[in-house]
Amino acid sequence: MPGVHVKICGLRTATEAAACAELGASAIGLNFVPGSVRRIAPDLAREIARAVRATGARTEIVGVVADLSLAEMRALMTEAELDCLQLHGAEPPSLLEPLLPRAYKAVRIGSEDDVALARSYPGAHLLVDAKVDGMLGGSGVAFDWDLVRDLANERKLTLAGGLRPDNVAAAVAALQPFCVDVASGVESEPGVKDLAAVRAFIDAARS
Ligand SMILES: O=C(O)c1ccccc1NCC(=O)[C@H](O)[C@H](O)COP(=O)(O)O
Repeated sequence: MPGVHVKICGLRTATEAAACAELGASAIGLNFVPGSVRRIAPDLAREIARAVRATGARTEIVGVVADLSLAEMRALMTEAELDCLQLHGAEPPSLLEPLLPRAYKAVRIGSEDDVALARSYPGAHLLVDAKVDGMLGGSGVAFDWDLVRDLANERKLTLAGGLRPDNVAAAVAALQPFCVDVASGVESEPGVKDLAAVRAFIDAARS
């Protein structure tokens, strides 16, 4: 796959997810976080995962979770046939360790202290997102990318938070991250992906 990896997050139908895979998404995110408009049940996630794999695309199926136990995370991976997990809650580094390399931590960044927190997590891969009060993710808000400039050289970094078709090229140019991630920035309404916007996002990220 040429250029930066692209993760499209918060898919809720097999049709949309398969289309994202065919458009060249490196990964899709399936959301299991209570309260999220993008949350789906494990049986629907499994149906989506199978539809994506049936396209023949090498698109990774990522489960987005928050504050589950190790046993719950392992059971979810099996039940929903996920490739890996994105931990979006207040999980300590010790909870991530036994899941490596099939999991990575998402850290919400608002200050240098948050960058230090991100560095405390094991594994090659990290996701950095905006820190917005009362929201674990999917905020549509960008943060100060300068805060993670060094981190982008230290880890396989997925940059998230407020990315859209019209700013993702600037983000890639600024940080050269391993991956860029989007949820709300390619939606026609909360939880519904706009496939033209998905295409524009992927094209802009790799332009
Ligand atoms: O998207 C959500 O609704 C969400 C809710 C709770 C935890 C995580 C969530 N999303 C995780 C993602 O990977 C999103 O793509 C990421 O937060 C960026 O979202 P956006 O700023 O809307 O592009």
